[in-house]
Amino acid sequence: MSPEALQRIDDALTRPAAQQPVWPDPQAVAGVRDSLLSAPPITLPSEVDRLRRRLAAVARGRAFLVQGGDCAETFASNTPAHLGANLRTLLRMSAVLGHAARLPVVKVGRIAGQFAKPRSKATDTHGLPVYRGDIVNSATPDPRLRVPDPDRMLRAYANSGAAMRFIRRLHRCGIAEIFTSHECLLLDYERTMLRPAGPGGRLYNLSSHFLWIGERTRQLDGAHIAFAALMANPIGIKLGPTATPEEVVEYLERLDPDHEPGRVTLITRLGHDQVEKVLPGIVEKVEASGHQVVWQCDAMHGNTHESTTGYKTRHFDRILAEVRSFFAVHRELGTYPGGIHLELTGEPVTECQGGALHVSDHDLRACYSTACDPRLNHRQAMELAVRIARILRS
Ligand SMILES: O=C[C@H](O)[C@H](O)COP(=O)(O)O
Ligand SMILES: C=C(OP(=O)(O)O)C(=O)O
Ligand SMILES: [Mn+2]
Repeated sequence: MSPEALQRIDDALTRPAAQQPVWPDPQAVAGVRDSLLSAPPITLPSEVDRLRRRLAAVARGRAFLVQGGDCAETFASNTPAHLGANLRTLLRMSAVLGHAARLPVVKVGRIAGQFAKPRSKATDTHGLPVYRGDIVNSATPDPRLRVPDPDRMLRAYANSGAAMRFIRRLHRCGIAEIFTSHECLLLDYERTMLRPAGPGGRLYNLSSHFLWIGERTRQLDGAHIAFAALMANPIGIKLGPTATPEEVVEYLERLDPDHEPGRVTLITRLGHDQVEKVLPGIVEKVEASGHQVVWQCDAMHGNTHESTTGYKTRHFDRILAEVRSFFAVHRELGTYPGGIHLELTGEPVTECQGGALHVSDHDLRACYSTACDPRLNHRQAMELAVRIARILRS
């Protein structure tokens, strides 16, 4: 890598970075980073470029984006059965939605690298340091296993590569074109996957195809936004209800200086009762700025609550309500609602309430296995797809 590129990376990473673990042994982290810097990356620049073209089509209203998967992948669940089940659900939803929209569907999994989690609190209910994803520490409530362990970055890399090989096999069999994505959160890992490519030597983050900046790390002058600005990959930004139109346009000035259609996906996750209040102002200001973004609705993260039985959950009706309001606002303003972003699994979990099987507060305990946030199960995801298909047709 050129000295200029290294300097630009260092400049970005000297900014304040939220949600990073405090590693007990900085030298061990440096050792892991060196190993990863010389390792073959997970994805290829040509694949990232293909996704850039696909997302440009979404931004122009010529394709629809379906993104979904686990909230948090785990090493233990990185099995053909689990990966296959999640991909099957994603593909079936995409088939329903593509048919309804009469458009090609760009399919992106939260997969092959979704191992880092931002958290609301530093400690959990046992008073232990919180679980931050398998790439950092263990979900097991044992103080020793909650200490951030840099070797986990090597395991995350190996697991991502294995999942990527599994996905590529589907691609080679001609079953489907599926892209990967995860939150660009753990900077000690993400920085090691930057590789210069192409005539201009642009930096590709080859830990994945698509990366997004989360709600808790989107500080305008923070390290995550500056780091994302260096990457050639398409970038998502999660926008919660406190996002202001001015702030959003400032993200676009920094992340999309060349006005590349689809370079940025604005992933609104506002909460079912906030969309009509917050989204119109953002859409109007972004449209006036001339940046051609992908508008995507994350119908999960603004709709989380605790059940009377003590489980973190989301109700199907609120998830659907957020999607409905998202489509309604875009229709009203004449902009294109480009896609959806969901936490889901093909496994028969009971983590979200409602749906045709009426999962209740008391049903949640039957099969609640998520490592972080509640996911739609296969039936709930398909039911949601059918309901969204009706909106697309109307
Ligand atoms: O996936 C998103 C966040 O990591 C998650 O919602 C935070 O969860 P917490 O509020 O339980 O920390
Ligand atoms: C952390 C996540 O979401 P958000 O940043 O929108 O809260 C997520 O997508 O799992
Ligand atoms: Mn989540």
